[in-house]
Amino acid sequence: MLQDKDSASGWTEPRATAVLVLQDGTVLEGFGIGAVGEATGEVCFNTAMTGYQEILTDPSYAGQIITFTFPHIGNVGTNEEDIESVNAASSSGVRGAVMAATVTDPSNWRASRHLDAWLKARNIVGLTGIDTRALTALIREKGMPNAVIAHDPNGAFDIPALKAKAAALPSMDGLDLVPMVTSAQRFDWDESTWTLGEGYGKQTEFKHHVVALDYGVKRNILRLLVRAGCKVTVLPATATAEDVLALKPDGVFLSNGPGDPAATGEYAVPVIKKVLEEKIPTFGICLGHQMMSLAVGGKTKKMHQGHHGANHPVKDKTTGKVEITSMNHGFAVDPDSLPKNAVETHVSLFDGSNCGIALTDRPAFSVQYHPEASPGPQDSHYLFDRFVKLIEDNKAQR
Ligand SMILES: NC(=O)CC[C@H](N)C(=O)O
Repeated sequence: MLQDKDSASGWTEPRATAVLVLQDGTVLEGFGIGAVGEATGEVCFNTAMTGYQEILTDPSYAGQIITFTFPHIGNVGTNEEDIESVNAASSSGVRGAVMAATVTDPSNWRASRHLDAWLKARNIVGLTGIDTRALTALIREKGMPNAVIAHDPNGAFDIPALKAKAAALPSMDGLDLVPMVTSAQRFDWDESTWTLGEGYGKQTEFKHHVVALDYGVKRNILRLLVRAGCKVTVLPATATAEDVLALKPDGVFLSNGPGDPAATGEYAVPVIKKVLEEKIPTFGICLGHQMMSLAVGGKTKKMHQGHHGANHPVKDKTTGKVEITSMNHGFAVDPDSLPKNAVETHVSLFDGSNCGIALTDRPAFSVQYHPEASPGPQDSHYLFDRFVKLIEDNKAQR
C-alpha cells in the first residue's frame, strides 16, 4: 500500500496510515482510526456480531489488541451507556482495535459520538482496511501473537524497529495485569450514577451486602448484583482478607479481569482461600472463576486461541440446559487438576473445556463465561439468583 503514482492514469494508491506488526514479522497495512501513536499487546479475535463498545470497554482486555471478525464495526457509533469499565482506572483496558471495513458515520438514535473520536478519547489505536479473515486464520493456526499496532497520519513507520519491538514483547503467560485496571480505593456501587434501563430501577432497599473484589470488574455485573437485591461494596484487588472480613459481607464476588490468573493469584488466592474457609457464599466470574479454582488447588493453563465471542454454547451439567454465552478468556481451568470437592458444573460445547465449578464443602461456585453479557440474551442470568439463594440459605443456617 505504498504511495505510487501511475503517471499514465494519474492514479494514486493511498498510503497506509496504520500498521499491525506481529511478533513473527508479519506486517498488515491499513488505515488508522482513533488514537495516533503506538500500542503493544496480544492479538485475539472476537467473533461477536454486536456489542463492540462493551467489548472495547471490558477491562479484561487490558494488554490485548482485538481484531473483530465481524466486518462492520462502528456503524452505530458510541453512546454514554454501553460502557463496561466502572471508573477511570478500569477504562485503560484494550490497547488496539483492528477492523475490516472503513468505519462509517454513526446511524443510531443512541449514538452520541463517532467511533473515531471515541477511540481517540480512550487512547485506543485503531486499524481498518485489512483482511481480518486472514489474520483470524493466522491466529487459529499459530495462537495469539504479540504485536505492535501503530497509527501515523503521515504513514511514516520504521518497520524493522516495529518488528524488533513486537518480537521482544513478553508473553501473556505470567503477566499480572490487574493493577492496571483495579479500582484505587474502596467504594459503594451506586446505580443512580448511571442511566438505567428497564428493570434496573434504582434500588433503595437491599437484602444482602456483597463485597466485590475488583480485578477489572464489568459494570453490568455490579448492576445485576444490585438488581438481585445486593448492596455492593467494591474493594481493590489488593484488599486483604481482613479488609474483606471487616465488612462482614453476606457474600463475596470475585470479578473478571485481565492477564494470567496464576500471576494475579499470587496475592489474590490467599485472600480467596480465607473467604472460602470462613464459609462466606462466593461467586466468581472468569478471572474470578480461574482464581477460585486455583484457591482449591486446581491449575490453569494458557489456551491456544482463547474464547472471545458472543455465541458460545455452554451446558449446565446440573440441569442439562444449554445456554448461549459471551466469553472472553485466554486461560482455562484444567478440569483434571480439580480436587474432589470441586465439581465441574459447566462445559463448553465447542471444545469441552471447563466452564464452571461448584464446591461441595463450601457455599461457592464460579463460571468461566460472562453471565452478565446477555447474548442469550438472558440465558445465564439465573446464576445471580443462584448466588442470592446461596446467601439466603447460608443466612437461614446461621
Ligand atoms: N474475562 C476475564 O476475566 C479473562 C480472564 C483471564 N484474563 C483470561 O484471559 O483467561
